[in-house]
Amino acid sequence: MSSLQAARRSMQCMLSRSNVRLVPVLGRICAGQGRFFQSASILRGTTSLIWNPNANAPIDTGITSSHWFSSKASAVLSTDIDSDSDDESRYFSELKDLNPRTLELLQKKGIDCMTDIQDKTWDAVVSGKDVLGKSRTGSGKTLAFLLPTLERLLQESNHTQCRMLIISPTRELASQIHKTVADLVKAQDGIQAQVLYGGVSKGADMKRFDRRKQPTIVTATPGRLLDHLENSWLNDRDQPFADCFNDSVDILVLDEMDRLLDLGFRQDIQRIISYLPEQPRQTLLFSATVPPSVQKEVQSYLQPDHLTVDCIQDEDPNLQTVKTVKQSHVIVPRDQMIAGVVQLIEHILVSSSSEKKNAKLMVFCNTTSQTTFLTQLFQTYLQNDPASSTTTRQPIVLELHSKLSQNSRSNTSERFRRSKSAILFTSDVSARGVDYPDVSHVIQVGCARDRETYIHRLGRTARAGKEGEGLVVLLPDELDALDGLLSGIEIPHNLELQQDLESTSSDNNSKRLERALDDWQVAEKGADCYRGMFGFYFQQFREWGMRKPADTVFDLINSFADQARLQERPTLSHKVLKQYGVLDHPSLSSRPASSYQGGSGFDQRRHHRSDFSGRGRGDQRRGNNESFGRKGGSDKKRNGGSAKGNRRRETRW
Ligand SMILES: Nc1ncnc2c1ncn2[C@@H]1O[C@H](COP(=O)(O)OP(=O)(O)OP(=O)(O)O)[C@@H](O)[C@H]1O
Repeated sequence: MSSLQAARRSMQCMLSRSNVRLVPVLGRICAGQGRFFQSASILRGTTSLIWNPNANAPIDTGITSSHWFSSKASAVLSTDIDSDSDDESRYFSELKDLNPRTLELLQKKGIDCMTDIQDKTWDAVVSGKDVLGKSRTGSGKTLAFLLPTLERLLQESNHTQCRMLIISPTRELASQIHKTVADLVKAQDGIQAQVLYGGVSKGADMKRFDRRKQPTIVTATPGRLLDHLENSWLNDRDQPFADCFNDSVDILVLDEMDRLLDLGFRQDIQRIISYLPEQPRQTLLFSATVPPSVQKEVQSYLQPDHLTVDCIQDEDPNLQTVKTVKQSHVIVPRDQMIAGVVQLIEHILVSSSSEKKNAKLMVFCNTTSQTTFLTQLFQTYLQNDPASSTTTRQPIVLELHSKLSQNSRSNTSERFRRSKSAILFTSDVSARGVDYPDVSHVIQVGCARDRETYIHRLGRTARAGKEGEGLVVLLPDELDALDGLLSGIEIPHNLELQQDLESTSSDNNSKRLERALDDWQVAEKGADCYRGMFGFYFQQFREWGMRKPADTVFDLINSFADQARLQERPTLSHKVLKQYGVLDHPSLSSRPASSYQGGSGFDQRRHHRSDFSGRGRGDQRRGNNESFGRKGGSDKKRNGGSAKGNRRRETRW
């Protein structure tokens, strides 16, 4: 297809959308420039289906050596490409290696033009080279590694053995990648795909593996795959499962590679690789973030002549996040931490409704118990809404974290995907990779545990060129962490919103909230949340360098207990108290939970900052949040003493 035809087709696509400003675009086409999708500034900020490849690319251009690798070998042998906003991304129809069936499928989905990362990695991947690809969240990395590898597989005839292994850190992401693979291979004869992740029957996994015929492409989470590699046998039980992999896999993809190569998963990945054939094997590593803690590690997985494609160029930290997302933070005083979150969510629902927009919210929490508590609370709060039975249509409220059954996780994920208007309270199982359409807001309750987590959570909105909003709700105690961990990323204080919230708090809402908090189920979850907060904040404050975290942590959780209207302060286990060296802390003897004094809303007069001795120590942070608080573990373990102690498996989130 000529580029003129392609331009015409894309123009038809654009014409069908009313919010695209057409005149300058048509001007460029008429002026003979063909690829009008280059008009980044014209499309930016619209919700066009047409991909705008350079929406976030910096103005300066050119091929420079990658700044995130310093190894001499890589400087000499590997090729580094930084994003070049003056280059024009190709249309898929221009690729001579792309088979017509795949092209047709892409066109049916309205995917015509390659994104920057897809274009820059295509030639290398299709020719079998190792690639390290870095591009912003929502910029199409999945197709960047799937489409060219599928072409490689199609060019060869061996499809009855496992040839390609894709590893993802979470079940939701593995399932999503698998669905895309399944969609792509449906149009091809002979290629089969299978997904392996925990929480489902291992026997069912095995049904698709047979000595004579195995799936060509397997997507898996590390835990379940390793379990099978080490323990499972093929159905006739005369051959270990590992045999399906150890002489046939010649393409390995690590999606969200920085997560897979950090201390939590690294050993599992190394063990999985020990079951794969010796090189030559093509290795593809993709992510939106590559923190310094894994930069060195990354090199050891790649051939010396690998290609590095960096579409972010993040010397400027502000360029790490997507431009079409509006980021800001609000501050809730300690004694308003519950009311503040509820009020913020309600405010978004009301404003979206008055603007006749759908509100599809993802609310990230730092512990699973906080996720459950807020879900239960918000559901009960909405039920108490006098308007709910009459006029307003309430959004569905959903909960997603690792302590739910797999069935429930999958159903929730699917319901949220399909909903136009919904609130998903979630832990970091949803932080990476998942591609829910049209998420309007990402709310982060508390400071994310590290910079990467912040970026990936935020990346659940404003995907594929769309717009979105990211809000961080912070306690005054967390403000220093914002300055340190997230330094350089512009997350301004949203004064307008803060004032709106303060002015709209009402007695009516306070009463409603009190009634919701008095519900016994909410109270039960509140007690769990109290315990979870203890471990989480203790660990976080220590890692952020707070000098005496105990007093602050007790003040915080006791204030939470009061606000949650808990009859008694929940007991904390002797073991946990001992672990943090606070068995004799005076707060433990002054027990009674004072009754909640009411109040809904924000009051900035009560803000105060805590005493931190250091900042921005995110790179040193290891270990888990709530599970650490509950199960114990030493600093030594968290900081690299024991691989077992360091393991932050997907199932712990
Ligand atoms: N060339 C394209 N044109 C239009 N849409 C595309 C294109 N490539 C991918 N998409 C769509 O963009 C969305 C985001 O893609 P994808 O999930 O692969 O992003 P990602 O870069 O992996 O994000 P993350 O870093 O969050 O994992 C998906 O809905 C996908 O279908």
